Amino acid sequence: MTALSVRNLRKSFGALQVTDDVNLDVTEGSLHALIGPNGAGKTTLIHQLCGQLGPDDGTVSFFGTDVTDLDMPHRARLGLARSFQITSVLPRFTVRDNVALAVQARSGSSFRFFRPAKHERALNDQSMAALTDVGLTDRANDLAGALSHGEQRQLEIAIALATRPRMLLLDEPLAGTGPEEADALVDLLLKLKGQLSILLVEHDMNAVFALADKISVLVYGRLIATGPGADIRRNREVREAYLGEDAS
Ligand SMILES: Nc1ncnc2c1ncn2[C@@H]1O[C@H](COP(=O)(O)OP(=O)(O)OP(=O)(O)O)[C@@H](O)[C@H]1O
Repeated sequence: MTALSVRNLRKSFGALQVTDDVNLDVTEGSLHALIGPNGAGKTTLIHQLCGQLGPDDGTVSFFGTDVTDLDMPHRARLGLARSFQITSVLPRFTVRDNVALAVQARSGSSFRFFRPAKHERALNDQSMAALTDVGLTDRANDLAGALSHGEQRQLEIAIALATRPRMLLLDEPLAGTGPEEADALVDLLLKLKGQLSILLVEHDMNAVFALADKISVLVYGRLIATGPGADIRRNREVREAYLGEDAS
């Protein structure tokens, strides 16, 4: 089944066509990478997929439901979760409470009723399950602000997982991480792969080619190729526009 289906999507900022007739299908359970040069429009496309930004034209369907006119909270409730390019954790909250807030948001309770997560067994169990998924259980009681950059990216993924999504939209999860942190995040994504559908925007080509079932290449808002990694490496237009002739 197709998890996410994008048809003839268009978006302009003034005279700049940032999304130019994009068609994209992400197969359920696959990890689909979206790559392209800086300013190609990858983040703008993610914003339109998660509902943060409306397209000028075209449609977005999620597991067969047309979600084009739904806002971000509504899409999140359907199971479409995103993590952010810029770190979005609350540094003065514990790691566990950062996840607990996401669990509470999903269950519909408000901040007014928020109490420390350790007092809420169900909340605690769900939060710890998400932290176990990303390998952060031993940091649960630490302040999120005390985590390394890579651990904060893991926490962001835990926050997204806590909403029990059917699909994750990940915008540059490896940005700013060191080699060991990047390896840990790649291992995490390998573990998640197959459990849910993932659309990954990433500049780290080693990670992209190691992880992706399919890769789509966006250049000046236009998708110039979609296919398995081996096909993308061989694609002449992709090599000229992005990967460079020395890609091997
Ligand atoms: N709100 C906005 N108003 C005007 N122009 C914008 C807006 N958001 C993005 N842009 C422009 O749209 C283009 C695409 O930006 P976008 O951030 O989507 O690219 P990207 O492929 O994600 O880049 P990067 O890889 O550097 O993160 C850029 O030229 C950017 O300056």
